[in-house]
Amino acid sequence: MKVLVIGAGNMGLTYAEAMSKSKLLKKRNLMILDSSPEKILSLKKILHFDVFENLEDCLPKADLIFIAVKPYHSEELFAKIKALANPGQIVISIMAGVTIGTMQESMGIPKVVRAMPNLPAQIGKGVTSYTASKEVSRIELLTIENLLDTTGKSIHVSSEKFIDASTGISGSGPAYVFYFMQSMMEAALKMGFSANDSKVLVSKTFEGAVDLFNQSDLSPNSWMDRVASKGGTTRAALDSMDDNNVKELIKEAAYSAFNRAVELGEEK
Ligand SMILES: NC(=O)C1=CN([C@@H]2O[C@H](COP(=O)(O)OP(=O)(O)OC[C@H]3O[C@@H](n4cnc5c(N)ncnc54)[C@H](O)[C@@H]3O)[C@@H](O)[C@H]2O)C=CC1
Ligand SMILES: O=C(O)[C@@H]1CCC=N1
Repeated sequence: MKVLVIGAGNMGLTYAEAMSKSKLLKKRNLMILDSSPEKILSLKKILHFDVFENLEDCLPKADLIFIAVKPYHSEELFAKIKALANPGQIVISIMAGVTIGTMQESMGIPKVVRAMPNLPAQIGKGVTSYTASKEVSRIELLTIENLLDTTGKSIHVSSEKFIDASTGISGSGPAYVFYFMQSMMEAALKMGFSANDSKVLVSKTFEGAVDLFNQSDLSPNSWMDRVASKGGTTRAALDSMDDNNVKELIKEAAYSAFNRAVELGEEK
């Protein structure tokens, strides 16, 4: 099986690196294409990839076409792919919003998988939701799931609605966590800690809390109760967050990302 990754940015390069180590791909069966000359130059230094500058040199050879360009670059790319593609090829797209129907129509390829990964894929700790058009067989889907699993955990969802929804939760989610971290680091700095101490205090707090959560069946609410003593410091902080409606605002933010994903699909 030959895989072509189109777009060697944050996510495309992450997937290319991870998939190239999969047992499903024999040596030198990973092709990679980018439109940026600087990117091509740096890719050529990575010896285990076959790097391409032109679609016509690589697309016809691919069994699986992995698309990782920004949604606003997709339309132009699809038109070029359509001129070279054959209907037996399979497309996997990780682009936010861009729908399976749009991709089938714009590339003339019926077999399309839509996936939504997240940035921790870079360290093998990503979570990817995915769904496929009915033309993709169960065996093909199993192969694709294996490839997606090279960057962490994947979950199959029943419809594209859940791809847009997981964009609002897990796809964009790491940025919400970084937002929280940044806020706490700014508070620590304001309290007088050095930049390094602020970083250690905050990152260890996040790491420890997530590890605790993962090692039990307790809900976040139950864990909050274990930290907060009646009339104590944590309660003061949690009350302040409740008074300021922080929980509702976070939910609203997740919905904004979800709605934006839907909107991106409608813009096509
Ligand atoms: N960054 C993230 O955390 C996540 C991103 N995504 C999705 O992944 C996709 C890629 O995002 P990033 O990797 O962050 O973007 P990026 O900007 O880092 O990478 C995109 C790459 O595509 C290349 N490119 C643009 N047009 C091209 C074309 N016609 N042919 C070949 N290469 C082309 C660019 O030169 C660039 O290297 C987006 O559609 C985004 O919605 C999904 C989940 C998480
Ligand atoms: O912000 C974006 O549009 C992409 C999709 C999920 C994470 N980054």
